[in-house]
Amino acid sequence: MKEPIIKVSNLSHRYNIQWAIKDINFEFNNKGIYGLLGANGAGKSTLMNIICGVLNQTDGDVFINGINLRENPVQAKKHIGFLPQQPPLQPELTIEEYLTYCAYLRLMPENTIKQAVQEVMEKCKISHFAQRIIKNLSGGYQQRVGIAQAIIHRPDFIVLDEPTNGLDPNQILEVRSLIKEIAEERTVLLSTHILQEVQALCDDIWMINEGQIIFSGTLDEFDHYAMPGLFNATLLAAPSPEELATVPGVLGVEVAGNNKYRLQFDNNREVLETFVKMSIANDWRLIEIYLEKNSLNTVFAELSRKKTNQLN
Ligand SMILES: Nc1ncnc2c1ncn2[C@@H]1O[C@H](COP(=O)(O)OP(=O)(O)OP(=O)(O)O)[C@@H](O)[C@H]1O
Repeated sequence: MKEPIIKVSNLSHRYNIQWAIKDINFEFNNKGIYGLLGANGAGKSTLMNIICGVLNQTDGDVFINGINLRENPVQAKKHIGFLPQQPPLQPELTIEEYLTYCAYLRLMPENTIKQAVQEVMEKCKISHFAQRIIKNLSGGYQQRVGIAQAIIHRPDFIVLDEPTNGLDPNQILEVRSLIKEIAEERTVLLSTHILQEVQALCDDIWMINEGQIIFSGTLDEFDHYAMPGLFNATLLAAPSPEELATVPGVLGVEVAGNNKYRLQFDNNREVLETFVKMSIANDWRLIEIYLEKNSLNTVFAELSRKKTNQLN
């Protein structure tokens, strides 16, 4: 039977007396992007550092393609690429020099290095800057170099810790599209505290709060599990709120003033279509409708509450 690409079992870590993560279990078997979502201080970096063999856990095990990371770190690390929160760049080197240096650090056979460096620069679209000194690159390009060093040795599992942190909106879009490309052939674990980032990139989500996983599932399951959805509608000839509440799937109606209504629904987006059809049929004069995104803090509060209820 094929081993999972990564398996984490009963993983816990303590700094001094404080537990940063507690009894974490999961495994990934497929290619694609897995999102680890958590607020600042939730334990993401601790978990990622352990998974990549940068930090030794207090308890539990990490297996990469069936290899125990603690017992066999050199073998296991051949399968892992890591971009930490602070990319480990050498600012005085050119891109080509730096990636060559990384390939040596990764113990790649010498006769394969030149080609691997060229290939990874092409993949990350930095070949035209091969001779540029890294410190003179923009933040977005530096992050591409960070991703290039993570995949130079062709690992099948990549860990990216907050890869779009500190980038401007255009750079964020470019780096996200590069991450999507590299995940076509590999398994990527991406940590972020930005809900929209997992929504834009990830197929599956793990949410971590105070060192514990409080949700795991697909993006769709997350949308349904997290909490009721909200949408806003502006109706110039609205019926009574009681009548709006009878639209199938609508759970509650709040009158927001200025012909605006805030409606709670069961997270099935067909409600929006039904609502638009009914407003046309009944001439409610709908001029605006949009989904309201839950803030990460609201989602965390709700998920933590659900988790506590399950435990009690
Ligand atoms: N070296 C350390 N010594 C002591 N405590 C630490 C250390 N590193 C992290 N912590 C604590 O462990 C907890 C988890 O931190 P961690 O950095 O893993 O969270 P995070 O989710 O990555 O947050 P951020 O996004 O802010 O980096 C926090 O309470 C943090 O203060």
